[in-house]
Amino acid sequence: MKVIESKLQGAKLIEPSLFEDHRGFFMESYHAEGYAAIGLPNTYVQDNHSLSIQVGVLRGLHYQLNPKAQSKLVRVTAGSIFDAIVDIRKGSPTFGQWEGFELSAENKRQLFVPSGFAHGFCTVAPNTEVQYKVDNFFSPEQDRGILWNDPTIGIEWPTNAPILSDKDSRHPGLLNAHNNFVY
Ligand SMILES: Cc1cn([C@H]2C[C@H](O)[C@@H](COP(=O)(O)OP(=O)(O)O[C@H]3O[C@H](C)C(=O)[C@H](O)[C@H]3O)O2)c(=O)[nH]c1=O
Repeated sequence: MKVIESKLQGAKLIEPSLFEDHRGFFMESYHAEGYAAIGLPNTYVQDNHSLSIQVGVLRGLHYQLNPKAQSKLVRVTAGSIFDAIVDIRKGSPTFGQWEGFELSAENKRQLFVPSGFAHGFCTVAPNTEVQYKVDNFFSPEQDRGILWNDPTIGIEWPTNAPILSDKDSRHPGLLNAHNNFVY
């Protein structure tokens, strides 16, 4: 397993060990002890799985407020995404900064998103399936969002005209949501 640190403290990109042979491949997509050894939590309580049929589907930017803030371990099992995280930890030296990652069924890369980050992705292939573990249950009461194209963040998404849920088209900008953040 290879670990690549993000410029945003705490976020990590993981490349699991891949065992290929004439039949195909095998990999351990999660290992509680191995992931804990690189500083990732191993107290996940929920697995999520989404399918996005078209290219340009953008889900995000989402986060949950404390006490239901979620860390996420994200991977793609079909297709490909541009995944973006935004540091929204109050007082963080990189508050409001973002980083993007290509996660795909092909590269098998996994992204660890600590709590205190807003998270979203945009599909760059049709029929993309994203599967991710979270270490806190879904809580509609604490579910929040930041507008995907907030100019104060300036994420360089692969499209300027994404396919959004109604909810994702109406989130506030970072600075309007800012007083929510207590991580
Ligand atoms: C997140 C979630 C949603 N739901 C229900 C609520 C809605 O009726 C339906 C669709 O939810 P939503 O439109 O929020 O799904 P996404 O837009 O894929 O949301 C996710 O998108 C970005 C990428 C994230 O990082 C979050 O994990 C998550 O917010 O599933 C549940 O029942 N449990 C859940 O954990």
